[in-house]
Amino acid sequence: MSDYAHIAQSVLYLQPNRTDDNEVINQLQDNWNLNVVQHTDIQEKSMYESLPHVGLLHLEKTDDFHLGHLRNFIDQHPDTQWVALTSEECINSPVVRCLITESCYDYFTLPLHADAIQNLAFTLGHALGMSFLQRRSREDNVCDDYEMVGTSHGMLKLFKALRRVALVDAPVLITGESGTGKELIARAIHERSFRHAKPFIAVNCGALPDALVQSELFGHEKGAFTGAVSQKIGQIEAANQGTLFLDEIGDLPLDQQVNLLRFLQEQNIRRLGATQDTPVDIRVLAATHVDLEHAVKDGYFREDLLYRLNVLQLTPPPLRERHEDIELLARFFFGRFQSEGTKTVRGFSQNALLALQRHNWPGNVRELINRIRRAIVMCEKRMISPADLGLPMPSENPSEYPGQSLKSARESAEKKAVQQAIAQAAGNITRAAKQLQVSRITLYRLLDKYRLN
Ligand SMILES: Nc1ncnc2c1ncn2[C@@H]1O[C@H](COP(=O)(O)OP(=O)(O)OP(=O)(O)O)[C@@H](O)[C@H]1O
Repeated sequence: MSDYAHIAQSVLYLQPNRTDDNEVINQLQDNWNLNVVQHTDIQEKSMYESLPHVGLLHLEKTDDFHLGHLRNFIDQHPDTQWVALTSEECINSPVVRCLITESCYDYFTLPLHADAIQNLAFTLGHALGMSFLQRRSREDNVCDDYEMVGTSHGMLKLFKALRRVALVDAPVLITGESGTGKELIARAIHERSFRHAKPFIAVNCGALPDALVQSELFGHEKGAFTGAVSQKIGQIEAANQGTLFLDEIGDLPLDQQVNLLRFLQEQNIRRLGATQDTPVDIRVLAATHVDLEHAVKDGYFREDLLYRLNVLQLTPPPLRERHEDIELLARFFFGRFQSEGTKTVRGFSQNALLALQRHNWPGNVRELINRIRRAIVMCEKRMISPADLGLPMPSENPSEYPGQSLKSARESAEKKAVQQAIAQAAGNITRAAKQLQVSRITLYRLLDKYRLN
């Protein structure tokens, strides 16, 4: 029996309002396990734990605010295939159209007659098959060496975009602060692309000695210059059929930017001293921590090269903007490096976890890794302390957020206030909103922003 046969034919049916006499429900119930819930029920935490392979999304009389919630919910469950039910009137809304075209497998226009419901049943079957294939291919593509950790909204968005850009062959510009994972992203794109069995060549443009940049990148023929005793293949040619990752692209000297542009336009290179071009077939990914548009304005970077490289863009957020990832990453790297310390080290003290949250992380994930490796070695007790991490003991006063930007400190305080109000109101949104003196809609937005729903 195939794996497919083991999958329960379950469908989550998301409706604006619960309707008992729904014709669709009656007819589908024979062959499908229907779990009917209201749009507002997606606020329930349990909804995020496991979802069936297929969802039916009823999009009538849904305002943009709830559509935004639905969109977030759907984006967070990329393995579920959705079929939308909508009306002629709703389809006039750009938000509905965007939700359907970007996040749904198919859609049906209401009202549905008996034949259409039959077609809907077939479509759900196809969506189930597609979801199954998608999960399988994701498992095939998982590569532990390039595992990226993160459950924050920013990282989930990034993972989704990464999966999309991996499937095409266009250049990607990865921008972001140092240590945020730009090279890891480039490797993950390559591993998930059709070029994954071919070379991945990473070149740090900032580390190439000026005099050798051209021969390093493009190679040279024997006798091309004094000391060129044999022919040498350059880094670009070495990436043929695979992926070339140009790290710190902003540091490439202007004269070499022209050569790079020519290679990008023509997919040809000419080794130093050669009389003929060599055709190559390479996907180019580039990364920078400097603002290239500024560099263009200041005359350090060619505008035409920027356009060539910046077809798709990915930007990993800095660690201080994704507090919920800090503990997750800390535990992940603790597991990875635990064997470097004594056997007695078991984990992090509460103060250490608090100190990790309070720190501003100018060096991002790289700094976190260094601090954890150091702590594992330095720790003399069972639990890692703030001092082992090289961080100050967190202050008793929760209103102090040393080292954080004002924006980040404000957000931490806002999140805490929302958490406290929700806890005091025992989850009652109306009461919590009243206590915070904001509208229910604002409170829903805050719950969404801090992923407290
Ligand atoms: N989300 C993540 N999950 C797991 N490891 C991560 C993550 N992000 C970064 N890392 C790790 O952090 C370290 C720094 O990442 P990386 O070298 O990719 O950053 P970078 O942005 O390219 O830095 P730089 O701009 O300084 O070159 C690497 O060891 C990488 O594996």
